[in-house]
Amino acid sequence: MTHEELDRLSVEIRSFLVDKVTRTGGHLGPNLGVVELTIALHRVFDSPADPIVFDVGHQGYVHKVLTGRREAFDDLRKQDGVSGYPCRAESDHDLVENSHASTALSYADGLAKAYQLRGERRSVVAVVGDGALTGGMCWEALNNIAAGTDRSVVIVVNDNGRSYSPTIGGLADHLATLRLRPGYERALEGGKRVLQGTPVVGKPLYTALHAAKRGIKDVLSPQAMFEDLGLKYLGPVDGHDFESLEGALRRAKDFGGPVIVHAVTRKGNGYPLAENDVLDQMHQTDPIDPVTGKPRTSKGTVWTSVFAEELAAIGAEREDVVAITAAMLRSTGLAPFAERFPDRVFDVGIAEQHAITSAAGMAMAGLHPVVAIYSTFLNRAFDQMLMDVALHKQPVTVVLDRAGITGPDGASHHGMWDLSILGVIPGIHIAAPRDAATLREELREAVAIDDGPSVLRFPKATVGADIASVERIGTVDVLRRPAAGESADVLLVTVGSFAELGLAAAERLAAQGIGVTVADPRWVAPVPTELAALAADHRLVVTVEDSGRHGGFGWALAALLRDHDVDVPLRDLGIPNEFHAHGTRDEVLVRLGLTAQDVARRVTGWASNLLGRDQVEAKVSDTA
Ligand SMILES: Cc1ncc(C[n+]2csc(CCOP(=O)(O)OP(=O)(O)O)c2C)c(N)n1
Ligand SMILES: CC(=O)[C@@H](O)[C@H](O)COP(=O)(O)O
Ligand SMILES: [Mg+2]
Repeated sequence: MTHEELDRLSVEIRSFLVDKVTRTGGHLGPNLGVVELTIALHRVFDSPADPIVFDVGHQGYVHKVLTGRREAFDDLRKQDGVSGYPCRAESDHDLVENSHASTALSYADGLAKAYQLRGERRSVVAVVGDGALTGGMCWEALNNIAAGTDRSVVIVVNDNGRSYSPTIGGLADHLATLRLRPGYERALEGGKRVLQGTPVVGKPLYTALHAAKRGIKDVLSPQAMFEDLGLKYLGPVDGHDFESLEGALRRAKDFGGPVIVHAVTRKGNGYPLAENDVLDQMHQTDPIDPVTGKPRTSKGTVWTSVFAEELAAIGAEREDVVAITAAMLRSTGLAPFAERFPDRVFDVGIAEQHAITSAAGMAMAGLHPVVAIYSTFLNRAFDQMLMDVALHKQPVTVVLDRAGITGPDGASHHGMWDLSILGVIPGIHIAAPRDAATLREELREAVAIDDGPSVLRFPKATVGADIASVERIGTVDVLRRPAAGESADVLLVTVGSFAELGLAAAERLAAQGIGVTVADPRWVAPVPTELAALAADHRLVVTVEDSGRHGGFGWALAALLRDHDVDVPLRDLGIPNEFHAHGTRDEVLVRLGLTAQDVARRVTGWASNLLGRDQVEAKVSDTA
């Protein structure tokens, strides 16, 4: 293709992305920034023989368009539609589905080692953003990749200077230095052309070339960091110019060893509403009007904003309270706190492990850090929670947004693991607020805990109306007692926002003559012992949680009942421990039977079996 044809193709893809993604929602900004880069990659390398691994994968839409999935974009991120991330089931061109950042270079190192061992001469390409590069795994991988001097690993740094907001830290500053001295490659090429035009040949030419290169490098492009690591560095190149891009990528491919191509791109490129979006250059957008940018649907109050407001209020009362984000300040609700207390908020980059352990350090020095993070991203900081915070009994509060089923971001984003993994930590306190009022209350209780880690979890959802309790027993709120004349048949224990679902199910059951008590533990770890006595007053206990069943709250309550010799059968409802494909949150919950109707149906089944046949051997948890 001529460069004119390539330019026309990139214009066509850009307008396609704007048209489709403003209808479906998705990562419009990141993908507008990699149109030329992705086209050039597919022109220079032979995917899938030369695998292209995208870090996070949210910038993989152009790759999908170029690999036969253009027609699928009307259903982008919709249930049974094309995923918003690479998806192995969709194409051989897709390898990595995990949307957790900073993994691409490790995959690349592994792929390259395997190809070398099998004698396969293939280039492995990893596209990693400047934000993802702030993640520790990248540096573990670079250390290994640099050792493989004869393995063709092409690391394309997609440097747009931003994660959501401008990327922070020394590395980001270094990349900016490189970015701000463009033209190193052009000057080098120019120097070569001049020298090659002279009668100088052989060793003198090589010596002159080397001197020119040294001089240009020292003046234009101090990229010692990468070269000191043993990595050839090419760049910075204009990530929107096909000639520069393809030239650098071809050199990288021919180099035959580990090489970094530093591509400077612009998030949202070519679409002013994204380019000029000061918050995050339309990193991710809900469905919007493509001309005005106005959202096509309106949202109610989300859990995040309740947290944001209450933390800022706490910050005004307690100057020891500080906030930490892993490159997601706004998404996790820390913006109001940051506006009021700019010196007490820390963005550590996409570095959740560092966030947790540095929080432990802050706590050791007398602060009370609040780490705001999505549930799914805390997975990678488990050891830091266990050994750096809990072992030392440090007062760190972790606020887990996006806990439970999240929806369109699919399997690697559902926050379904936190109760199972954190529940094993000695001394941990975990709260699951049921509404805005209890979020405020439990957040204050959490920052008052000074003998170990405290955790709060809430979903990616609008928050419902406050739900009053009829009685508080210890930390447990009883939300409903059986009505007059109803027997205390079932104790339904709901976790967090599922209180609303539990109350609706209880009314359905009452209509069938089954008496239900609904209780909200508020703090789900350690499991409140008051639940043992409450359970003993009923003939069946049912738990329902927006969390993985394996090792979830239901399992923990069953253990408590056993420890207290409460021999009442318990059934636990939650998210099956599988990887759940994308859809809206509600669609996925329906798929999983986590609705009031389904819960009522399940409880009716158990109740009629158990209550109708008292002598039936009670089973601890339904294996269904
Ligand atoms: C471990 C982890 N933490 C946080 C996120 C959320 N997240 C998704 S994309 C993104 C920013 C990525 O920035 P960069 O790598 O520069 O890519 P760009 O969006 O600029 O193309 C973040 C923080 C994530 N995917 N993984
Ligand atoms: C890739 C990325 O940015 C994810 O972290 C995800 O898109 C977050 O989406 P929400 O903030 O809408 O949950
Ligand atoms: Mg970036």
